[in-house]
Amino acid sequence: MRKMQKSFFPGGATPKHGIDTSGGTSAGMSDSERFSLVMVAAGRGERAGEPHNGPKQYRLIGGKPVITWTLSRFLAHPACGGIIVVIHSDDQGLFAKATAGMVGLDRVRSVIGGASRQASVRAGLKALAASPPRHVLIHDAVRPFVTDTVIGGVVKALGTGNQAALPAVAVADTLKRSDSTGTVVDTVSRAGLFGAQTPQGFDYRAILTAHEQAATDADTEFTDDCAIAEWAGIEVRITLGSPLNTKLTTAEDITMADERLFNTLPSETPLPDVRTGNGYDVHKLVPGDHVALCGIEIPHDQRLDGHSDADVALHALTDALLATCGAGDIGDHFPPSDPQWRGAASEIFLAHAAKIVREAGGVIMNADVTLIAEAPKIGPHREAMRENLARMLEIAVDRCSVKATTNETIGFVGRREGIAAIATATVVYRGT
Ligand SMILES: Nc1ccn([C@@H]2O[C@H](COP(=O)(O)OP(=O)(O)OP(=O)(O)O)[C@@H](O)[C@H]2O)c(=O)n1
Ligand SMILES: C[C@](O)(CO)[C@H](O)COP(=O)(O)O
Repeated sequence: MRKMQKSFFPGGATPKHGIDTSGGTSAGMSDSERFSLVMVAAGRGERAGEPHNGPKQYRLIGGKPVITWTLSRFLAHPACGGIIVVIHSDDQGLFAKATAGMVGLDRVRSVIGGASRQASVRAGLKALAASPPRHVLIHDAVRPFVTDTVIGGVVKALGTGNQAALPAVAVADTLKRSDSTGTVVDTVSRAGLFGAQTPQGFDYRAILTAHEQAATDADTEFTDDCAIAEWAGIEVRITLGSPLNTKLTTAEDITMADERLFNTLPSETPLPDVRTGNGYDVHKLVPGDHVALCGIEIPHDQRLDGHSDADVALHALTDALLATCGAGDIGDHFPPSDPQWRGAASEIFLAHAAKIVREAGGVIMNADVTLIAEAPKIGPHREAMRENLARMLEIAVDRCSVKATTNETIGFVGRREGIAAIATATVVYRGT
């Protein structure tokens, strides 16, 4: 069937200043601004190709089906009442999956569409007939980026007495006409030309009647509902469309939509589960002959006193790792009161924490330790310490960092009464 291509302004008469550019807001919305919605989602998406990927309205963008994004926009709109989603009879499972768990589903009903967009819209409009709304908006499920301002502009135009409202964007590109070989034959004036968007808004009874008449009397297939209103002699008011409100028509549109949503990271988008834990420990210095730090025994005239071998670095790092999966702290797993840990090598604790992390699905990305000590000097042992951490954690050395600082002779560390350590662990968790 021939598709009708009609200017929205016969005679090219409507100037730029004839558009209602005020948009709309939900504040102070009156009853006349409330609307029901018909969302058409029964197409097969032939121009998007790749049939094995399924209809485009169920393709994932930003981690969710296109239709889920679109529906959310209207469910969240304060003036939106009942919603009819027109779906294909083959897509009932896809629709149920795409909408599972959405808030406000009690306001949503699905009906089966037809072979053309026009037939699908008609099915949606008829589904509202038992309880007819005053105003209806008709929207493509494949326009997921519709904004509140665009919806508000349409709603406002209806609320101020217009029978039909069309969000549209003035054509910005120079327009060419070509012959069948792809050779340009003409440059077409773009004056008064607009790209039509959805949601298009109508007086419900007027558009239902127009659709029913068009189905029986018109010899054309209309590509949008305002064209049917024009055909029926209903005046259409242009409101402010948005370049953001794109229709996903081709495979490239879907790819670009996915990138757009990924960049904005909506709350529902699955994000890499990166977790950071920190740990702190301090032990007293008492007379002795060496200290154990990061598992390295450094000759010294003092030793660290306390739990196990009192390796503050490994204790702090053990706590940091446990923190990334909420697994408590070192004392929960190795109570200081338990005699079996007296004098134990702290490597046991770190290895145990790393095992807990891995069993929870974690991949250790980085371990960073800062030692705070006046003496002994850490610098000469730093590389050995890093290698020790890498071995214990079974990760690359460049993912292990050891730093040291003095406490500038102040406080208990400055008076050489103890050594402190702080540690940070970064872990990425899979499948959570
Ligand atoms: N028989 C149809 C055809 C289209 N639509 C819906 O109308 C909107 C706009 O149509 P379009 O982008 O043309 O979608 P498709 O018809 O799916 O695409 P194509 O023309 O490439 O097959 C889409 O939400 C689509 O699902 C519909 O409900 N029923
Ligand atoms: C209704 C519409 O989105 C307005 O731009 C569009 O006409 C429908 O899509 P189609 O690609 O023209 O079928």
